[in-house]
Amino acid sequence: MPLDSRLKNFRDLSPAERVDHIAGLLHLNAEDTALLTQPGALPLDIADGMIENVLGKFELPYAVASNFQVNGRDVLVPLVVEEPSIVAAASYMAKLARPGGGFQTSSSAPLMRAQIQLTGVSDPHGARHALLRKRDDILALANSRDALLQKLGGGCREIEIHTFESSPVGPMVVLHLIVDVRDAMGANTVNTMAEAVAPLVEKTTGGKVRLRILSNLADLRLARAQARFAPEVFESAQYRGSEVIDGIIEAYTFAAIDPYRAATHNKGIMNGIDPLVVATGNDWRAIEAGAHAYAARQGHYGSLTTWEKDKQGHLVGTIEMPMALGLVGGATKTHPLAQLSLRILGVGSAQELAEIAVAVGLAQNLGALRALATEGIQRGHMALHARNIAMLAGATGDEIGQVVDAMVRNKDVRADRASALLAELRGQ
Ligand SMILES: CC(C)(COP(=O)([O-])OP(=O)([O-])OC[C@H]1O[C@@H](n2cnc3c(N)ncnc32)[C@H](O)[C@@H]1OP(=O)([O-])[O-])[C@@H](O)C(=O)NCCC(=O)NCCSC(=O)C[C@@](C)(O)CC(=O)[O-]
Ligand SMILES: NC(=O)C1=CN([C@@H]2O[C@H](COP(=O)(O)OP(=O)(O)OC[C@H]3O[C@@H](n4cnc5c(N)ncnc54)[C@H](OP(=O)(O)O)[C@@H]3O)[C@@H](O)[C@H]2O)C=CC1
Repeated sequence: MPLDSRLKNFRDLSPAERVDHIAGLLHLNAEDTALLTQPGALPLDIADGMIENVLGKFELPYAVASNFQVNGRDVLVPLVVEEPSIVAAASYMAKLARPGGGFQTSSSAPLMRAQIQLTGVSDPHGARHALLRKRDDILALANSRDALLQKLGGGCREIEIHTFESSPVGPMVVLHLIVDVRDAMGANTVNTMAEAVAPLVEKTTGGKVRLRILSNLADLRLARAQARFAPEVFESAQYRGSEVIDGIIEAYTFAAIDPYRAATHNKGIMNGIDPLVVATGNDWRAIEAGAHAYAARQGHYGSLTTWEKDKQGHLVGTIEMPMALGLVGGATKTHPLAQLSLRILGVGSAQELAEIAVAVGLAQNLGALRALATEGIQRGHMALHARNIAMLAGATGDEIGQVVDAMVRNKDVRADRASALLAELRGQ
């Protein structure tokens, strides 16, 4: 039976009960569930092999967002993050997207760029033409470094030459290798190719190659998502649906014209994307760098999403951004939980993963905009953050719920209030 990602009353279960429920839905085995329920999912010897000077491990909460439907397929989205209300907001907006068919997505081929910086050339245009004449040799040399990738249908596809006639260190020519990296994030793959072709680039131009490294502005590796919302889904006792839609479009417009707002707006998008990137063992710094560079590509830092109204007055949201995610390579295969995340997602390609990631980003953006354009962010966010505050004040077990309820009821979610309530509860 196909998965139904609407997890009814899931929030009311204990973590162990949630794992049982998901295991039943996705046919996870005991080894899989042990990764979530037992300590030590990442053995220390594996951690020690991943980075340098390891002392231990740092754990974060691992959750799933519910209700997601992507291209007609229900999917549970693993999210690893420290901030409250993100999982709730994503699940909520995915729920509101369902009547409109959920999220429709697409993506470009997984093309990455590697840059080879060439200095010491007095005739950058001449060097450009010389390199273009050598295109086939450069591609062949790059591809000779990764037979497996070629067998998988990937490989170096094209070169691009960017010329900078003047710079503080003289003219500069930058050769880009455009590489189809298939299901890898591709940094190591393209870096190896860039280093391999550097001597040929020097020989062809008489210049000096300096840097040979990928660009995180992965503007040829784009993932896109779209969703449509009828006004009724936003209707409530306090707000008319059409009013909410207008508020969301005004909020988006603010981000589109003002970089101070755009930074926060895009942070809200990354609230959804980064936790999925972490859950799948991918490089979140690379995704962040690509996102913000892409948001500034037109010389003005703007929004990664758009929100508009169609002829029927429905809200239409879109997102398009670089998404260099891998199913293989990096830590995706070393971290056992990263592999479990891929099984939960049921994705078969890096492109499919990238498309789900941007769908979550779009949902997360809407969650924030809907709250900001209506009641403000604090009620929903602080109600969920109240648990952290109560625990910080020392509440344990049943005390946590009691302190949270009292703070939320009085709209007063503060550490000193939590301490006072806890003291009252304990009769101190
Ligand atoms: C937080 C909500 C969802 C509450 O919203 P609510 O109306 O109180 O929620 P509800 O109790 O009516 O539940 C509605 C649905 O939300 C989900 N939900 C609700 N609660 C839970 C929970 N405990 N556990 C799991 N799921 C939950 C769940 O899907 C539920 O459906 P149901 O399961 O009932 O059919 C809402 O207020 C909201 O979406 N707020 C926005 C929160 C947000 O954006 N947080 C990000 C952090 S703020 C930030 O960093 C970014 C920002 C804001 O600056 C970006 C920007 O400025 O653009
Ligand atoms: N600026 C940045 O963002 C930088 C990031 N990094 C890091 O690089 C790592 C990612 O690099 P990446 O190249 O993805 O990792 P890896 O080199 O670990 O893995 C990629 C390799 O996996 C093999 N492979 C097996 N199956 C497939 C498949 N289906 N599709 C594609 N390749 C496959 C390929 O060939 P083969 O087996 O022949 O190798 C490929 O070269 C991350 O850890 C990242 O943090 C590194 C430098 C800079």
